[in-house]
Amino acid sequence: MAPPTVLVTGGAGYIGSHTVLEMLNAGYNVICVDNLCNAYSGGASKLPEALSRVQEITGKKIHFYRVDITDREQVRSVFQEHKIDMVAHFAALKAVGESCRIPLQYYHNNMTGTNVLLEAMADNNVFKFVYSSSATVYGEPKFLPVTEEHPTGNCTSPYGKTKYFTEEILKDLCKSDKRWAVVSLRYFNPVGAHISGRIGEDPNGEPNNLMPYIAQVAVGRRPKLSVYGSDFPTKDGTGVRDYIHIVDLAEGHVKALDKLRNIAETGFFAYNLGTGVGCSVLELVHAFERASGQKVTYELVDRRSGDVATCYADAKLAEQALGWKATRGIDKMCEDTWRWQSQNPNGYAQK
Ligand SMILES: NC(=O)c1ccc[n+]([C@@H]2O[C@H](COP(=O)([O-])OP(=O)(O)OC[C@H]3O[C@@H](n4cnc5c(N)ncnc54)[C@H](O)[C@@H]3O)[C@@H](O)[C@H]2O)c1
Ligand SMILES: CC(=O)N[C@H]1[C@@H](OP(=O)(O)OP(=O)(O)OC[C@H]2O[C@@H](n3ccc(=O)[nH]c3=O)[C@H](O)[C@@H]2O)O[C@H](CO)[C@H](O)[C@@H]1O
Repeated sequence: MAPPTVLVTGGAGYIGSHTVLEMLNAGYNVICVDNLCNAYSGGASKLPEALSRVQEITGKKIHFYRVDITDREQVRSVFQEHKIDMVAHFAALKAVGESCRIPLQYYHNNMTGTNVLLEAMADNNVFKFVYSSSATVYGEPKFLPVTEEHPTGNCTSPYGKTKYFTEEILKDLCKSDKRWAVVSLRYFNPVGAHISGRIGEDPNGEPNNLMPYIAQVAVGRRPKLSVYGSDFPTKDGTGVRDYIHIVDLAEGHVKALDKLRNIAETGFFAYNLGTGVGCSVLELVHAFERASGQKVTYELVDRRSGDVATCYADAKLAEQALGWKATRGIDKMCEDTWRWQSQNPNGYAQK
């Protein structure tokens, strides 16, 4: 039987590129679309730089189209060109602070983009869908660890709401038509890089998230890290999160695709992708110093608005239903981030 073909949206991004690599290694054919609004184009090569490196690592071919998923005609033309079996949907705008400043762009890109994609799927009889959701759908945790039964929807930012609203749309869609099989993966805090050091996280401008900030301080691109809050009710007063290695996360997607491919069951399924282990900001800083041999200068400052003290996953359901479990710990996350950051101090742009 021919291997299934998966359309990957946002495949040139951080999580998309790592997942494409694992999908190729698992034998899937991959068609990527991305509008490159948050990915490095790679100049002369027709492929975005991250995907060109994925091809180099795997020795396998990726079909790439520069497509904006809000553009109905562009999306339809990809379905006309290829016989698609499943879709993994990563494309989204994802900066929490920016989404509060330009909410309409976030709603258009993330919600309209998803609707256009789902309509094109239905028109082409494709009903298997893996969605990039987030722990942000849970809002402030009412209990820990956070299970999939935790209420969703109490999101504080337009970005978070696009993830929650999209899950609601997907649930309605599955109720309306029993052919749909949807897996929504709720990521906790993805960090790290592929072991090759060739692909990794390359944020535009000043990083919003902790791990890329630490890495840029360690490599000398930024003078110091601001630690947001040291008076939380946690082990050392700093925020506690569930960091998950990007390759574990990518493997979780392959397991989700395997499930959709092999099981006739349809409907909406949500799974947490996390480790179940909470790590504080200062623990991560010290682990990074050990892994890199570099000093990470930091300053304790006020809390960042909207931040919760502690959030970590109960990831048992993904283990039971998908046969997936995160295996890489904090030291490995730091070691792999450092290899990527030190070998590519300016990310994909070789300045
Ligand atoms: N990184 C995280 O910490 C995190 C956590 C939870 C959920 N997520 C979700 O995972 C997904 C991937 O995140 P990421 O960290 O890889 O982000 P990313 O920005 O690196 O990747 C997203 C990709 O989508 C592309 N894109 C955006 N809008 C598009 C559009 N309209 N048409 C085509 N391409 C478009 C961007 O150019 C980019 O390459 C997103 O849906 C994000 O919301 C990320
Ligand atoms: C409110 C918010 O933005 N939430 C997003 C952020 O979650 P998080 O806020 O969980 O991730 P993060 O990496 O921005 O922060 C992790 C921890 O580090 C702390 N910290 C972060 C940066 C920094 O420069 N200094 C510092 O101390 C922060 O207070 C928190 O305790 O990222 C996630 C992806 O990984 C999701 O996209 C969340 O929606």
